[in-house]
Amino acid sequence: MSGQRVDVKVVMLGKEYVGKTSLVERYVHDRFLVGPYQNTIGAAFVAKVMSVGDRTVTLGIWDTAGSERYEAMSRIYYRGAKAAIVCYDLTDSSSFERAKFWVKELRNQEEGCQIYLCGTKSDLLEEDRRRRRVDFHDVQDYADNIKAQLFETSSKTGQSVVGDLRTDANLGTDGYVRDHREGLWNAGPEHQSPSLAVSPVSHPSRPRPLFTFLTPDHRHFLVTAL
Ligand SMILES: Nc1nc2c(ncn2[C@@H]2O[C@H](COP(=O)(O)OP(=O)(O)OP(=O)(O)O)[C@@H](O)[C@H]2O)c(=O)[nH]1
Repeated sequence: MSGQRVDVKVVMLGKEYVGKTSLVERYVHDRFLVGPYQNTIGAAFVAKVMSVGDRTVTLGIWDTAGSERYEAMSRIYYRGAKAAIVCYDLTDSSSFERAKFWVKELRNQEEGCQIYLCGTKSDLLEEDRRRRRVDFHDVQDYADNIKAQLFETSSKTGQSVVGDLRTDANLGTDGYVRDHREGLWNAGPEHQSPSLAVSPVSHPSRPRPLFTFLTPDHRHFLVTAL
C-alpha cells in the first residue's frame, strides 16, 4: 500500500446561484471573485494534488451547474463521488428545498457518498439577520437525520461557521490532527472504506475553511487548505 496513489472525488451540488463556484474558488485559491455572476455550464473540474503521509492524493472537485437545465448532467458527475458538498443559500429558502432534492438523489444512487450540507453567504446575515430564510436548527435536525455534517460558510469573507464542530484540534507540525475529539470528525461505519473522506472545517489560526482528510489507515486526520 505504501506510496499508493489515492484519488478522491468530491462533487458540489445545489441550486444555481447558491455559490458553489465561489466556494471552490475560496477553497482552492483563497479568493472571492467579484464581478457579474456567470453561471456554470455543465460542470467545472478542479484537481489538487497533495501529500497525505507517504501517499500522493489527487482531489478532484466537480463543480456542477445548478440550473435545472443541467440536472441530468449533474447525475454523471456525482457518480462514484466519495463526498458531496450540497450547498444552499442561507437567504433563499427554495435553495434548501433543492438541496434536499440532491440529498435524496445521492442517498438513492450513491450510498457510499458522504454528504456535507453547506449553507452559503453567511456574510449577508452578518449584515442583516433578517435576511436568513433557512433556519439553522431545522437544517441541523435534517442533517442529523441523514447523518450529514452541516456548515455555514461565507466565500466572500472566508468565514466558515461550523456549528458545534471543535475548531481547537491540536494540529501537529506535519499537519495531522493529533488530538482528535469526538465531534470534529465522527468516523462512523460509513467511513470504513479504504478511501479518504473529506470535510471543510475552520481552524482558529486560519480563518478560511480547510479540508480535513481521514487517512486510509483511519488513524489520522489531515487538515489542509486546498
Ligand atoms: N455575499 C456573498 N455573495 C456570494 C457568496 N458566494 C457567492 N456569492 C455570489 O453569489 C452569486 C452566485 O455565485 P456562484 O458561485 O457563481 O454560484 P453557483 O452556485 O456556482 O452558480 P451556478 O454556476 O449557476 O450553479 C455570485 O454573484 C457570487 O458573487 C458569499 O459567500 N457571499
